[in-house]
Amino acid sequence: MKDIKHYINGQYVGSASGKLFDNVNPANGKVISKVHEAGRDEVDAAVKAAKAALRGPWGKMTLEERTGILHKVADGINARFDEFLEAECLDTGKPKSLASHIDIPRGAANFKVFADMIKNVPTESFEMPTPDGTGALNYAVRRPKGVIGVISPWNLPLLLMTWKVGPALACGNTVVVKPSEETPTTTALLGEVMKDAGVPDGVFNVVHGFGGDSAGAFLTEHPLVDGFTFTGETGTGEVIMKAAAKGIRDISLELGGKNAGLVFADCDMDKAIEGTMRSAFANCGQVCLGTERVYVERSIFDEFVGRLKEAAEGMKIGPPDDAEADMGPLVSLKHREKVLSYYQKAVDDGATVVTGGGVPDMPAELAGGAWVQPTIWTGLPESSTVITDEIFGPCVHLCPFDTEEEAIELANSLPYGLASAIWSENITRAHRVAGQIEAGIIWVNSWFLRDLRTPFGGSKQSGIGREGGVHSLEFYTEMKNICVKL
Ligand SMILES: NC(=O)C1=CN([C@@H]2O[C@H](COP(=O)(O)OP(=O)(O)OC[C@H]3O[C@@H](n4cnc5c(N)ncnc54)[C@H](O)[C@@H]3O)[C@@H](O)[C@H]2O)C=CC1
Ligand SMILES: O=C(O)/C=C/C=C(\O)C(=O)O
Repeated sequence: MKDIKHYINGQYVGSASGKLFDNVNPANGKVISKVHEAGRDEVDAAVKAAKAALRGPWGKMTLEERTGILHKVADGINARFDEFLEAECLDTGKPKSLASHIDIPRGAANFKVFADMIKNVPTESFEMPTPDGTGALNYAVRRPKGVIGVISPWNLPLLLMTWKVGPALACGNTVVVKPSEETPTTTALLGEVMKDAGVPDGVFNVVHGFGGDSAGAFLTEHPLVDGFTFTGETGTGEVIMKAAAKGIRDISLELGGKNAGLVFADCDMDKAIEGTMRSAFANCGQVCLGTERVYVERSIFDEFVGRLKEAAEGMKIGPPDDAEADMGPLVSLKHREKVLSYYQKAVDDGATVVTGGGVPDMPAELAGGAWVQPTIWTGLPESSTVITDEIFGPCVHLCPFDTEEEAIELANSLPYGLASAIWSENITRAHRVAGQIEAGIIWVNSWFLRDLRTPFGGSKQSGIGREGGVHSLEFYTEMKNICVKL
């Protein structure tokens, strides 16, 4: 059976401890590969290699050379598209039809977009008078932050890891990546692409393992890491923030959400149903931007519930290779336990189960997989933990509202503030409501429509900082002002 090794200083290496853990295919419960678990020594070697590489050829390259290499990385992902696709779908169970349109193309785009952006972004300059009349010129330059610790999740493994690694490298940093223990394969494969593209040894490093008391914690505790970027649960973000405080290291955190969809009676119902289907069920509901609570204006509530139910019941659940499959399994049986516990809580709290609520019947060869039914509820009180907690499964609660003010209040009622989707053909209303929703990302009559130049991140407990476009460059560089007396 294949074993997945760390990628340190341009070489694939195993753990000195010999400790391995199972990488499981969530579509059938079978072990796909064995993964080396990094101890403190492997993490230390990776961080030191990354530190040294800052002073090596990488640190001396021209911008043209560096960004040229990143274009080759993107081309390398595209050249091995099918391999990345196969690996991502085996690790996550997601439909190939989804990963081939979103995950893998974005993996390549994340390198190209930021390579081009760093070449075109201006910095400031200010002329100033001086008492002797000769004046002075201030100008700012960007310099890499140093070694960036990248801790990435399992829901969009290649997409979210490269969303951080792409701009970090474009800005001249070096990285140590700790991919999720659930989905190590595409990050491991990226090492080969980096090597072939001419990325110098030590610039891109990967250590595998778990979070607390394992590779994740060893990385955040390492004093030579200059900054951390993390996507995942809010509680984990707090732990990483505490670790980063030691040594005053910078952080960028994209954390949990419990995003509201708002559907007004003046919406285009077809568009609202299609969009809500995606925002509730895409990637088996494992998208931080998803809408697990949707508020619908009372006059169209019954119609909306009926149409969403019909659409959800029309979805085909199946494995990655099934070209007809709309939805795969959850990432693991452990995660299914969490999701099913909320399915039970919903019933205990008095929900009407409109559809789903359990585990689907699957053929014998898939019976060991983490399958779960797409689920719609109505009738829960807003205090239920089903409404207040991020479940991260294919489920949505629908609740009626009567006024615009009430809808806004409901949307803003939780301590999260990542995203929201507003459905209304009255563009004046849509602007008015969008301006009042406490979230970092608002979609009007769409969902997950991504322009990589835009600020991306959450407010309240959904994160700190923004990535995307120039905001990524802000995080991954230090600005230095040079004042020249003329
Ligand atoms: N994109 C998102 O917003 C994601 C949200 N989640 C949420 O988190 C819940 C739990 O899923 P998990 O995989 O357990 O998320 P998590 O936040 O614990 O894991 C994400 C990453 O952080 C690492 N990690 C965990 N603890 C760490 C620590 N103490 N120090 C350093 N790194 C650490 C993990 O190994 C993984 O690479 C999900 O049910 C979902 O609600 C999970 C994954 C992605
Ligand atoms: O498009 C992106 O950059 C990110 C999308 C999704 C997430 O960040 C997530 O689910 O965590």
